[in-house]
Amino acid sequence: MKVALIQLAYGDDESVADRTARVVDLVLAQEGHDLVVLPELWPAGGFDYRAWDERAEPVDGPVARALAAAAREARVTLHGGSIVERATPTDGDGHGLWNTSLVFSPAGELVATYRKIHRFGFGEGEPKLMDPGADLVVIDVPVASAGPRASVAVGLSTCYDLRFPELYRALLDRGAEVFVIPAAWPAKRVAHWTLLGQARAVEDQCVVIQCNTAGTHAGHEMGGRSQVVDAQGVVLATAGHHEEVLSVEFDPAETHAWRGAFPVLADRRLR
Ligand SMILES: NC(=O)CCC(=O)C(=O)O
Repeated sequence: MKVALIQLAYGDDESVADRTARVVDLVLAQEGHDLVVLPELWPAGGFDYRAWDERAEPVDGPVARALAAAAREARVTLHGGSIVERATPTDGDGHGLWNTSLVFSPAGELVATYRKIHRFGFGEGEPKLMDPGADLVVIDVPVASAGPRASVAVGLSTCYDLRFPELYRALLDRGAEVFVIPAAWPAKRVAHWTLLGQARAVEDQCVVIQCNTAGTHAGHEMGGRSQVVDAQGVVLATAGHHEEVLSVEFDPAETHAWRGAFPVLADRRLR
């Protein structure tokens, strides 16, 4: 499976339209990959709380349409990172905004959405302004290099979710072999990002794909250090601190071989 992680850098002075056009060009350049991943909240700004309401859009809004077209043209599955989704609340805290990931098929169809379950901010930011997601999402992503019918089961989560191991166990129990984690994770805690990604890979015997943000926006320096970790906890590739595209290939069959050779998950006693 060939994956590309677009570790986007942005500041405060780029319009959403300009940033979207730049992202589309970066996605188009990744043709030949099975899966392309963008960071959390790149259109609205991961920590740009004051802009979120104005930049919120529905899951078929202008950013989503641009990403759908890019996925179709590049013929890739595109995890478009997340947007601030505006919808009519039917549950939650009634804000009507969610931190929502969007996944598009190589045909440009929106095949999955995931609303971030654990909101970051300790009473500010996400918990103050957004509703929490409630649904676990695992999707099948086609792997062209492994034959026309081959696919892997990918569990979705977002940034701060990484601190909650029970979420990943639940995704594992729904069949996940790979976890994809877009983020806007700050530089000052980037060591946690690196360590927790490796921990999730080792404890759940899954491949972990972590795509972070770079640059500084709204006074927050982002950590970069996107990484891909295999099911044994081996770091296959790590990005630096600046904008960068990480291209990584791994064999999903190795995850199953490892689970068979070291069947620790079969010894679980608390469920
Ligand atoms: N956007 C986020 O979820 C940030 C999470 C974070 O900074 C942390 O967990 O530390």
